[in-house]
Amino acid sequence: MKKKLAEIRKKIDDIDNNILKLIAERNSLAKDVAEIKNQLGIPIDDPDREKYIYDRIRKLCKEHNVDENVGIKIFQILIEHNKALQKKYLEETQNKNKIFKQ
Ligand SMILES: O=C(O)C(=O)C[C@]1(C(=O)O)C=C[C@@H](O)C=C1
Repeated sequence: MKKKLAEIRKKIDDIDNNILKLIAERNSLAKDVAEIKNQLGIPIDDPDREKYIYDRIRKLCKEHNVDENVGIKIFQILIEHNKALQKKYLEETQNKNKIFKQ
């Protein structure tokens, strides 16, 4: 029984590694998106895109038998974090430019 529990926990740890890698990969795209939006002069927040993502997540949750509320909560955290990273990146680059122009 204990051996079986250890095996299952190993599987969970491996899955957690993969989830973390994917979160890091998603986060790493924040700079590129922020850069493009800055050059296009469009806001970081895009409610239409967020609606599209949440609708898609709801559909995927149904397909994979995942509780919709859980799926939405996870993606709310990821999207809010992505927006925070974009804002931080733009603030930092704008501060660097200010120093550079002095
Ligand atoms: O797709 C974009 O425009 C993004 O900036 C990425 C993202 C996301 O994290 O998925 C973040 C903020 C926007 O409001 C919408 C989506």
